[in-house]
Amino acid sequence: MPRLLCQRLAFPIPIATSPIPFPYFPTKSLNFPKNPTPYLAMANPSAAKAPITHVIFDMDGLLLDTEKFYTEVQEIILARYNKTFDWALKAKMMGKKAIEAARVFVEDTGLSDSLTAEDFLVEREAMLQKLFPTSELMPGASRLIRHLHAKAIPFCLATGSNKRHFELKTQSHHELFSLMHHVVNGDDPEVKQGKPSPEIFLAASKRFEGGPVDPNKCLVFEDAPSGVLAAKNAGMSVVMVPDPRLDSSFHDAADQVLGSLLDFNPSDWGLPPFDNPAS
Ligand SMILES: O=P(O)(O)OC[C@H](O)CO
Ligand SMILES: [Mg+2]
Repeated sequence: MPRLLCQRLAFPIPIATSPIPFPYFPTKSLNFPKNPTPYLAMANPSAAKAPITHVIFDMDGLLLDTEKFYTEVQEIILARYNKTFDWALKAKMMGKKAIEAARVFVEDTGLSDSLTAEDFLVEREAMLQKLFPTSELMPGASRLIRHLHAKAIPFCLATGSNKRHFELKTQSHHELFSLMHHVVNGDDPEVKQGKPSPEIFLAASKRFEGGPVDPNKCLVFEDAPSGVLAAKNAGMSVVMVPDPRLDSSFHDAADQVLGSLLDFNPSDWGLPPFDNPAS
């Protein structure tokens, strides 16, 4: 398996050459449904990787530095119950639709007798609404989006965030996010189940011009384990840009792992190179 030396992480990162066996179930419990519906990949897993023609971006933690807001608010709520928040719980919640993440939160913290998932969402909402408008871009996000736009590579957004939260988080970045061909939110009617279900990425692939796009030709960018699994379950390739505090065992399912979008080399995926790679 070729190994890409990744500058920032300063250790070799394998690029998966052989497809992950499908249906793919995580090696670690990611709070998968009790009797998981096998998410059979839509693409033939043995097919040679087609060149990438379309890109699908995740948003929270990948394009916007917003996961820290969820952590901050959840720590405040847990402190009321003399409990602490940790990255094992964070790994299970991130990327999910709000109500699905809330269920994980109250169950895993043992609070379900004193706090319902719905009440948890109400409690955190006011605090999040103050924080979301201050959302900043992750390093490399603007450069990559503008590069793909300049080279006429179709790209879109598929985020677990609902439409209201999306608007709050992007209100200072309208011009950049307006470059997206389309946006699929976590509360989209076509998205019945959140990541790691492939639904949101399959819905996103359908809404491109001439869609649905062959999943083999789609490259997903994600930060969360659930998002990486969702991309693989959709039969797509996925570049993971994880928070350094996330346990590295959650990197296994990704086709490539980077320390930052600044480390992404479009040529690795047959996409047009940056005009000025050092920028
Ligand atoms: O943009 P996503 O899919 O990472 O959504 C994030 C969730 O709403 C919070 O983890
Ligand atoms: Mg994310």
